[in-house]
Amino acid sequence: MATEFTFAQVAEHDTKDSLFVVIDEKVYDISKFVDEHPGGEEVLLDVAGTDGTEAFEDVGHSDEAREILAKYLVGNLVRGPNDPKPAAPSRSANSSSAEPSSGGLPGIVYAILVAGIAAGGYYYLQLQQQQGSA
Ligand code: HEM
Repeated sequence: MATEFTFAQVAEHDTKDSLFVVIDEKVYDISKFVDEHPGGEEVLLDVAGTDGTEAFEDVGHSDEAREILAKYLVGNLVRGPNDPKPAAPSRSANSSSAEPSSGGLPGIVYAILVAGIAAGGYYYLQLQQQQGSA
């Protein structure tokens, strides 16, 4: 079984000597990579012990960068109820996630809306008829 880390555990590794970062819900120990990073050590220290998904994706890292990253995988992140929400899924993660078909609304909300509009329309017609016959 893969090792699991909580955010609190990841946050303990926020120094150059022990530098963990979360990317796409996975935990990486990039301590040995800090000095080699073409983008410099400063940006890595900025995200040390935190979720660096957005920072990593914003740069548009190459596939090679992702391969390097894979070498430093140490486990999966487990989020507690009080932990921050995951960052927006990266392009590597969202390729298979289907959008809901009803324009972003969950099906049940959509169904209730449609039923409500239909009932309202029906009620309105009844009212018109009553007024017409009075
Ligand atoms: C966490 C693991 C990371 C790995 C393994 C990694 C790896 C790499 C690699 C291999 C490059 C060379 C260009 C490329 O192949 O895309 C690169 C460039 C760069 N990285 Fe990262 N990176 C990481 C995190 C970050 C983070 C969190 C930032 C934050 C902003 C960042 C900022 C940059 C920048 C600005 C460059 C461009 C440097 C230049 O071309 O002058 N990197 N990175």
